[in-house]
Amino acid sequence: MKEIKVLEGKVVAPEGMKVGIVASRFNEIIVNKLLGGAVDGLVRHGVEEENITAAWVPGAFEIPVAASAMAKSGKYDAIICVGAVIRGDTTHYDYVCSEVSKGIAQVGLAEKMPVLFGVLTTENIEQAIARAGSKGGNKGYDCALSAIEMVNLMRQF
Ligand SMILES: Nc1c(NC[C@H](O)[C@H](O)[C@H](O)CO)[nH]c(=O)[nH]c1=O
Ligand SMILES: CC(=O)[C@@H](O)COP(=O)(O)O
Repeated sequence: MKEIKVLEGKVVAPEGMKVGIVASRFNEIIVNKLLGGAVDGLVRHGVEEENITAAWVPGAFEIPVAASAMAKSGKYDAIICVGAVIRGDTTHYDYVCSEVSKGIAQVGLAEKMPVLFGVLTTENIEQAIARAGSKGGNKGYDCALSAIEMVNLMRQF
């Protein structure tokens, strides 16, 4: 059988890789852990600390507009979005989650660059804690590695 060409991105940051992070302040105790995980993942895999810029927004609903502005600036190779949306007593959760996920995806498509979805959408605080640096891992760290992989992959197209 003929050998096919396979493209994939290595999880080693290219020289000078610049990353923007948008973090939402709602549930800050959780999001701080996600932000720390993202920075840790980036630095451990070769991104220089001076090449990482974080921006805080009030809540997850504001992430897409900030991610869009960061992406349009042309200053970054990838954008990582971190937040924590935890269900309350009303349907507000559903609307926030829906618009945040769609909004973040649209930024990546519009700007043709990696925009990572690191927003926790959980039923309760326990689920969020588990995914912000305890038994469920750290979604911010995971997004950091995916950002590096995607930057390397997209440079091959
Ligand atoms: N309930 C949560 C929110 N709600 C706030 C919205 O994200 C937004 O800031 C507000 O509606 C004003 O536009 N945000 C979170 O990040 N997490 C939540 O659990
Ligand atoms: C995700 C939310 O917006 C939610 O935490 C708001 O809480 P509630 O639905 O009780 O107003």
